[in-house]
Order: sequence, then C-alpha cells, then structure tokens
Amino acid sequence: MKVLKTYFEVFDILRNEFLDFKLRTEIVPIKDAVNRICAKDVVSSIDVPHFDKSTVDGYAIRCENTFTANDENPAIFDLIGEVKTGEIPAFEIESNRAARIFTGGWLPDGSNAVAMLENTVEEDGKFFVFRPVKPNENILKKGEDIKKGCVVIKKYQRLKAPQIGVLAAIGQKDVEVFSKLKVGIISTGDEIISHDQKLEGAKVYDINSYTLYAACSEEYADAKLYGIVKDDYSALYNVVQKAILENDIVLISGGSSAGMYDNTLKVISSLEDAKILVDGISIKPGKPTIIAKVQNKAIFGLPGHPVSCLFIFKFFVKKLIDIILHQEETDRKVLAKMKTNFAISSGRTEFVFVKLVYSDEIIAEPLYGKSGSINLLNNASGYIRVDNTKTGIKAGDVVEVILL
Ligand SMILES: Nc1nc2c(c(=O)[nH]1)N[C@H]1C(S)=C(S)[C@@H](COP(=O)(O)OP(=O)(O)OC[C@H]3O[C@@H](n4cnc5c(N)ncnc54)[C@H](O)[C@@H]3O)O[C@H]1N2
Ligand code: MOO
Repeated sequence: MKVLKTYFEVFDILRNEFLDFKLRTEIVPIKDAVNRICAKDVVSSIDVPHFDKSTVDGYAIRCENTFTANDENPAIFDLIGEVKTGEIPAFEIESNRAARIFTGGWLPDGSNAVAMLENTVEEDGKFFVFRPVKPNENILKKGEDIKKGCVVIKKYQRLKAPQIGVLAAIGQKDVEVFSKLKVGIISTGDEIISHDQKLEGAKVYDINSYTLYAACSEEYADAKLYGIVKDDYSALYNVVQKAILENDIVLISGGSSAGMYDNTLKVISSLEDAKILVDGISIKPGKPTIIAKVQNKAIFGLPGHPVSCLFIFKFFVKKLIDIILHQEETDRKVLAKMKTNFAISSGRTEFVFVKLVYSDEIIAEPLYGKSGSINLLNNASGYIRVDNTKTGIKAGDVVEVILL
C-alpha cells in the first residue's frame, strides 16, 4: 500500500527542493510596481529631506530667544523677510530676527526652530511669541526621514503603497522586481468539455482550468491555459512536455487517482529528469495529489474534483509560490467560535470549509458537501484544519479560520 505523506512533510519537501529556485527579474516603473516583490536591496542615494525644512506655516527663529516667553512677557522679533517655498533663502536669521516661512520651506541658516503661526501675533513688522519654542520644533531635519546610504527596501520585500512612496521620495522612477512565476494549466478527462461545446450526455464543463487560472492571478503568477487533454497517455505526454518547457510550474488536474485511465503519474514519471516527490497526501480533501520536480521545475497532479483541485492550489501550490519568493506566512486568518459540532473520521488531517457570520463575535458555520461540488467553495469564507489526532471540533470551540 502507498504510504501517504503528511502535509508538513510535504511543506518540508517543497522547501528543500525549491527554496533556491532561480527567479527572473524585470524593471518596472514604480507606479506599476504595487504588489510586486523587490529583487534586490534598494539603497538611498540621497538624504530625505535633503535640507532642513519647516513642517508648519510660521516663523523661522532662534529658539533660545523664546525660552523665557509667556503671556505677559512675549519674545519679540523683527521680521526680516519671507522664505518662498521651493526657493533657498538668501538671508540668515540672527538673534531676535525672524522670517515668515511656510510648510515645506527651506529653513534659513541661523534659525533652529519654527514658531507655529497660531501661537504668534504679527504687528507692524514685529511679531510676538507667547511661549517657549523647543530646539528643532516644527522642523524635519536633513536625512531625518531617510538617511543617504541606508537600505530602504529589502530584497524579497513586497511593494505596497508605503514602499512605492519611499521609492518616489528617493527619486527612483523604476524598480527591479522578480518576474511573476509562469504557470501552465492542463485539464484532463474524456468527459471534460470546453464552453464552446454543447453540454450533453455525461460531459461536464471544464471548471478546473478556470479556478486555477483565477487562483494564479490572485498569487504571484501568470497562468497559461493548455486546454483539455483526453485520457490518452501520448496526448498528455506531449502537452505536459511543452508546458514544462514554457513554465516554472505545471498544474495538471484530473487523472491523479488510481483509475485505469489516470495517466498523470505515468506521464510525469516518464519525463526526462523527473523526480516524484509526493504521491498521495494524508489529508482530506486532496489525498491523490502528485508533486514532482522535472528539470528543476515543479509539476502538480491535482485531484480532478473541483473543490479538491482548488483547495490543493490554495494549500500547496500557493505554499510553493511563497517558498520560491521567500515570503513570510501570507495566509490571512481569523479566530472564530464554532457553531456546531463537526466530526472527522478519515484518519487523515481534514480541512473543514466554513462560512463566517459576523455578529458580536465571529461564528464559524461548517459547510457540508462533497469534493465535487464547487458551490461549496462559493459559500465558504475559509477553512479550518483538524489534525488527524482529533475526532472533530465541538460547538463553542475557538478555531483558527484561514480565509479563502
Ligand atoms: N479507487 C479510488 N478512487 C478514487 C480515489 C482513490 O484514492 N481510490 N480518490 C478519490 C479522490 S479523493 C478524488 S479527489 C478523485 C480524484 O480523481 P482524479 O484526480 O483521478 O480525477 P478524475 O477521476 O479525472 O476526476 C474526478 C472528478 O472530477 C471531475 N473533473 C475532473 N476534471 C475536471 C475539470 N477540469 N472541471 C470539472 N470537473 C472535473 C471529473 O469529471 C470527476 O467527476 O478520485 C477519487 N477516486
Ligand atoms: O481529493 Mo478527494 O476530494 O479527498 O475526494
């Protein structure tokens, strides 16, 4: 009998085999770089800001002149000019002198603080400050935000709006990112038809090509569909061989279990330089999953049942993509209270699909359905992992739900 691997053994295998996967890189404009992963450390070649600047509208002064100021005895300054934002002031600030300055303005030499407009009174070329102003008050110092020479974005860091902002601040128009992984998708089965064909007899529409394609676009992957292949060894062999040449990961759905027309394992095994890493996993759904390494690329034989197929993508293919891209745990999780009991009996680690109901607390309602029913996933907010050492979950138990 086949020895099934546990899901954590499979994670370890994926890490051992694919952590050093050679990624391609490309250069993209920063406006298009959101959600991309940075391909090398980015070092700032400038200080940000590159001059001491005012963070408020007010008056550039020497703060020492205000230390004894209060409502009865304000500090009094002569107004000597105005700093135009975007220009370097041509004057210096001496003791008891001040210049009008606006938010973002270049702090004139000699000054070391800005008195905020609201705390001052201006009258006849003089102005009055009624409370002490601290050194550097209302000033962003040169390099205070970003120091020249420091690493602002690390290799493998995902670029979100703040990171794009940092790149813009240091004057970088483009950024080098990892190219998305190329994923080839093949559906197999004599009964599977495309949407151009008429639904008749025991035929079924192809679901897996579309769920896998959609799931790839939710991850760091560009998918290509290779269509539907009949349950025929040579036909599948030819398509898989083409797909492995053109992609980093190949996903074959259907034909992964024990039936006489299930060709996936035979085809993968016969490819040049093929190493079968996993043939069966002790989980439900998704037991008949195959994973192989071929020419340093990954091939998955995914179970044909649409729920199992998409779930295995979410659980293992996504994991592989995250490993290759050195991403930390990217699953989004919430804690919820189980609404009813749920028994498990397979002796494997089971994944229970749940619908979350948000009231005073978050309630997880288990969904019942077979692996073939795609609408089960349509109604699911996420899933719970129940290890095979347990017999189930009880109503009221707090469970961790991984969001779909
Ligand atoms: N004797 C055994 N039979 C089965 C086992 C087993 O261990 N021993 N495992 C069962 C489990 S678990 C699953 S899951 C399925 C997986 O089977 P295959 O990967 O070989 O898939 P098929 O037999 O080709 O298809 C299963 C089911 O899914 C439908 N399907 C397939 N592809 C698509 C598609 N692209 N779009 C929509 N639906 C698809 C197909 O018509 C079948 O109904 O095997 C169990 N059997
Ligand atoms: O992959 Mo199967 O869904 O356990 O029936």
